[in-house]
Amino acid sequence: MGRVGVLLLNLGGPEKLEDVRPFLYNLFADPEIIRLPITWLQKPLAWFIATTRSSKSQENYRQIGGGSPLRRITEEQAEALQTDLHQRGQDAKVYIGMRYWYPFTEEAIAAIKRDNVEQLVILPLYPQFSISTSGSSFRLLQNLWRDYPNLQPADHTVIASWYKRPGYLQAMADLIQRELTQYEDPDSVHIFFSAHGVPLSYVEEAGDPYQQEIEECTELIMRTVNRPNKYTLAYQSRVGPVEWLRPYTEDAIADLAERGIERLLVVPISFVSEHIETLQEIDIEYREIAEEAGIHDFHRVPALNTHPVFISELSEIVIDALNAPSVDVSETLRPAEQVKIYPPERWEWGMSPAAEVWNGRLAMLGFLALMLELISGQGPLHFVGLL
Ligand SMILES: C=CC1=C(C)c2cc3[nH]c(cc4nc(cc5[nH]c(cc1n2)c(C)c5CCC(=O)O)C(CCC(=O)O)=C4C)c(C)c3C=C
Ligand SMILES: [Fe+2]
Ligand SMILES: [Fe+2]
Repeated sequence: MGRVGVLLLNLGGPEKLEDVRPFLYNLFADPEIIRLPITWLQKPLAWFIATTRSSKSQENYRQIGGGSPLRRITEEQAEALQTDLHQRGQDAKVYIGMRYWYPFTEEAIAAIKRDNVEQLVILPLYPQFSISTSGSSFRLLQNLWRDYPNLQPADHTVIASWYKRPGYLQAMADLIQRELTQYEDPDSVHIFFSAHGVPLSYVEEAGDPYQQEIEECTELIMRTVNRPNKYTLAYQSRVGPVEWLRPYTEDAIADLAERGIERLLVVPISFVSEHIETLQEIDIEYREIAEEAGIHDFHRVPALNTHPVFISELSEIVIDALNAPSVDVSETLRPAEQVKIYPPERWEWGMSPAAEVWNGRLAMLGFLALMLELISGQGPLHFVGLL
């Protein structure tokens, strides 16, 4: 048997303030994040949103020290996993492939080829599957291997999601228990699960299993915690004008405050590392909202990072995958034409005269709006909240 490799997939984050704009460009140029009716407008619009959003986003990164800690933490996780696998007699090499920043997935695939990896386990660092996260990375691999078939390891297998794994649930429960024991009256603490949101259409139109997996995951964690505490699930980090999964975190906080709840323990659940949404959005923005609403006691559990129970579960996921039949990336994805994300079907590119006319009008409208915004700094795109 040839060399064994593990490819950890993650989002990536800007390491310096100068990286923010090109990072945002990569993100918004991804059709799994925003899908436009007019394909050729994807890149100009990505450039436009990235350019106009970057100062706001930079300010957030400035508040957490000028960059994302994601690369450092992911490297620590990769090293801990590799050591743990070696201790179990599994001589695997662990690679990191980020979707929107360094080290890019393409670099990882090149290194995997160079090292002659023959058996590859593809493990996203997202516990739950979403079209916009793991799905986007799988799509990238599928396209890469379609264009360069010789880069594909002979034997490779994909893990779509792993939120039901006992070690993951145990590690999450452990983090919650540890925080709860700091309170005099732990049972009075309201546990607040905050998941990263996605647009509602992902779930309702494209069939993203994300919401179902998040809901089941919170129930499983609460069962593992095995305490009588009340809990809530809400969705954070909404961007853009469309409707996202509800309830929104800020609304749920206001609701709880109104009901007289004074102690909140926030648990971020869609991501396993500290990142801008925990360090800035929860710790700074949501804390402020909570305190203004009268919740004087606002705590957050840390992210898993290199929690030993979590890392050892990752090893078990890898070992189980090596001993099971392979799963190809294509099996975790719907065919591209079936994924309807943005916008509703009637706007799709088509050969009908009506569609052509509308595409032309939309393009002109979009271009005009863009010019207006660029000249005035204010306009419809500000109005709908995209910027
Ligand atoms: C499971 C986690 C995540 C989902 C689902 C997700 C969907 C999603 N995100 C955006 C837009 C942005 N995301 C940004 C940063 C970001 N997103 C996640 C995770 C999920 N995103 C993480 C961990 C990070 C931060 C990485 C870091 O630097 O620490 C950003 C940039 C930051 C900002 O300007 O606010 C944007 C924009 C969409 C549109 C989306 C679903 C369609
Ligand atoms: Fe995001
Ligand atoms: Fe955010």
